[in-house]
Amino acid sequence: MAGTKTLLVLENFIGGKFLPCNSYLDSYDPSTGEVYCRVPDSGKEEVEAAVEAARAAFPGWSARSPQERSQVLHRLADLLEQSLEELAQAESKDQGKTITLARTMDIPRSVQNFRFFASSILHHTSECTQMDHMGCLHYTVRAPVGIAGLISPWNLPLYLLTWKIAPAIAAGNTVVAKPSELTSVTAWMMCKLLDKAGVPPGVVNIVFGTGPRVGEALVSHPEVPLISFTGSQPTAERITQLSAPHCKRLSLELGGKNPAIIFEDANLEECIPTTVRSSFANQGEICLCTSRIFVQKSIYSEFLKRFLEATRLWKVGIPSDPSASMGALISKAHLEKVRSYIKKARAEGAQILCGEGVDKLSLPPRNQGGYFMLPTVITDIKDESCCMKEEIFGPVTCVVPFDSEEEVIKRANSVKYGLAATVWSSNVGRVHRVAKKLQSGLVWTNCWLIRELNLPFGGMKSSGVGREGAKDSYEFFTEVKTITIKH
Ligand SMILES: NC(=O)C1=CN([C@@H]2O[C@H](COP(=O)(O)OP(=O)(O)OC[C@H]3O[C@@H](n4cnc5c(N)ncnc54)[C@H](O)[C@@H]3O)[C@@H](O)[C@H]2O)C=CC1
Ligand SMILES: N/C(=C\C=C\C(=O)O)C(=O)O
Repeated sequence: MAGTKTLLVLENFIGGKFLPCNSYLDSYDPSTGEVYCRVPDSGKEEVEAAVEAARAAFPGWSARSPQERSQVLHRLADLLEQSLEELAQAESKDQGKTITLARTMDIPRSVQNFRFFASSILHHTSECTQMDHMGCLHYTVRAPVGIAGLISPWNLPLYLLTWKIAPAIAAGNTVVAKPSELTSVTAWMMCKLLDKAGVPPGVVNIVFGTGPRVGEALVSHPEVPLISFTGSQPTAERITQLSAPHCKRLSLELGGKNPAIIFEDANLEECIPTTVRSSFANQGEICLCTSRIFVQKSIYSEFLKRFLEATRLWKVGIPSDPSASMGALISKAHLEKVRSYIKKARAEGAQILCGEGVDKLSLPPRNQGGYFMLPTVITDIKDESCCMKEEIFGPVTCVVPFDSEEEVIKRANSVKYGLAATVWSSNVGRVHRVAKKLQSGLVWTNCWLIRELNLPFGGMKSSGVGREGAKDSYEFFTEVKTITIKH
């Protein structure tokens, strides 16, 4: 193949060693559409080797004290931080996101994930109850479960992978992880730091490849008792089916169709820029992004005018452009899928007010084959439209009016997802009332994506099963036992 020699070639990381694979997949630079990297196309054999390495490492790692494991995680965080710029460049090239976002969000949060769990693992306590009339004392102990299977998506590659690896190993498990085949580079770069951080061989194993080959081999492996997955709902269904015969423990963090509810007393100075960001950050490729904006009728026209003005300033550019707000979408197939929703909306009679098919995107010649599109705003669309029901996972948002609080709650809840809502109002009573009634695992009021890693993160309904966070991840990655002492 032309140019093969210059391509970056990744290797699996198993038992503390980089190992080549028999076959490879092409990986594309989303900003040019060119192949720039080759990713191992691993299968059952590689998963078997990784599970074996994880099994061998488990007794030693799980026997270490939380303090010892915490120190290792802190060292890894420091090493990642020292490589921040290099990792940010790599994440941006591999995923298509802007270098600015990778530098200010993805890699700092990956560092924080290790620091956070290095600290939180030191602070868990167990439960104890007295039953004096029976002369009994009951208490719980927790132990790591064993080998954790971790499967992560392409939108926030290192950010979401480390959000799983950190709590799993902090609790004393060993892991076999499978990042998305579309964005494997930063996971591979992190493997180069593990030994220096003091992570023993076999504690973290990374097997690269596709979902149907590596993912399914991992999910079906009888020695992997728990799977933590972030990705799409259809894949979660498949994982649930495959793991059912083994009664595996599952954490499933899935998609959203997130509403923003904007009342007439909202502070539009803050609401508009935040809602542009919540709709289009990371090209709209975050499960928490807003894609249905409900605006109270009395301010609908004013909101729409100002929201459009602000959206037009959300610059699409090549990922290395520091002035760009948005880069390229992940793949050609994904770009086509996102565009197909806009076509459907148009065919249904909705209005496309800006973006795809309305405005012109200007790109340098080298990037003409990249997967770029403009942030797109749709109005005059029915709640029953697929654009208002399905996760598009791109820079597309719908704006619709509403009359009353009761009506908007019903409409916001009328989708199968329940992940993240935002509510904008200066009436404190109203924000509490509405937040409580929304079917949503997360509700941000007068803000978006302010994360408190201690508290439960995850969705209701088809947005997932389980929660992640300090206590939730600890409980997921440990097995609890109740002991009764008769005295
Ligand atoms: N967190 C989220 O909410 C995310 C949602 N999505 C949604 O999913 C759509 C499709 O994106 P995909 O990359 O195809 O998501 P996906 O769910 O297929 O991929 C996520 C991860 O699961 C793996 N995977 C795929 N099939 C698998 C299988 N049968 N068994 C085990 N692992 C498997 C993938 O290789 C990847 O590592 C997006 O358009 C978006 O709507 C995608 C990424 C993240
Ligand atoms: N799971 C996703 C985002 C999580 C963000 C966070 O933990 O802060 C996603 O986009 O898939």
